[in-house]
Amino acid sequence: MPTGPRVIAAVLAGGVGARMGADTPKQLLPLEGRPIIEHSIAAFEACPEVDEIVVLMVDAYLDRVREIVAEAGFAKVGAILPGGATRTETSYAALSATASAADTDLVLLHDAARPLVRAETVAACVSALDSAGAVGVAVPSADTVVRVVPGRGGEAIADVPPRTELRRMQTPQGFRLGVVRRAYELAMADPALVATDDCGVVLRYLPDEEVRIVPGDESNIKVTNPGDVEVAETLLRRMRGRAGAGA
Ligand SMILES: Nc1ccn([C@@H]2O[C@H](COP(=O)(O)OP(=O)(O)OP(=O)(O)O)[C@@H](O)[C@H]2O)c(=O)n1
Ligand SMILES: C[C@](O)(CO)[C@H](O)COP(=O)(O)O
Repeated sequence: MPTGPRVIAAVLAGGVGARMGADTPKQLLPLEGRPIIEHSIAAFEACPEVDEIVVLMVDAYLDRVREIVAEAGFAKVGAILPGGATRTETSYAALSATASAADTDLVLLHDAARPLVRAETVAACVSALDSAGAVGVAVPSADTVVRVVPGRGGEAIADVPPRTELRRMQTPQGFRLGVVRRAYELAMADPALVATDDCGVVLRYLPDEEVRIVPGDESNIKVTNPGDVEVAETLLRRMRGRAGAGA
């Protein structure tokens, strides 16, 4: 029987959460009684499109993640590995962990700090990878976004890009493995590498590769600053309320 490509989700949790300023990395903070990272892993565990999950965690907390995975009974988690010093290095470590997969298989790179990702969004990413080598989840910007430069008395506006052309990137960001492997090979050899997301790495190092946008949703927030856990709890309750009303 013909089978499709294998889909591997990588949950990136190698960050220390400096902006959150908590005693532990923010992905271990409780969100309605369960660690944020548990929600993020659970989202992929529940997706029928996903075959396997790899978790990349801050070295000192690997045992804590092993406990979380064992207690939750996540059957798809195949590896729990140390992250890197930057998000980009953690993404690269995730790709190294998929070495036995084929170039035609798919990888979804997801921030552990986005615990509210919906199953529909994951499914849309996987589906877009039927006809694209790289896809990123994004939402329109409600605000006008400007580019700034140093001015005489502080920052000054250099440019106001048309808002209709702007999107705010979220995760997951999904790739055919052959595409993202090639991009990262070039990126990691570049001493001037600066990246804030994985689609940006593909766009920069493989400029001929179209990076497709998949519509995300506003509730897929990245827990980043103090107060964001409370916002995520409110959104989670609202999402559950909607799901309950639709049931
Ligand atoms: N070295 C790193 C840095 C970040 N991340 C992950 O990338 C996601 C988005 O990064 P961010 O929100 O910046 O997390 P932190 O780096 O932990 O936050 P901060 O910048 O405030 O320290 C998070 O799930 C984070 O754990 C990672 O896997 N490895
Ligand atoms: C990948 C990302 O979540 C897309 O918005 C974001 O760029 C991560 O940035 P961070 O500085 O690591 O939070």
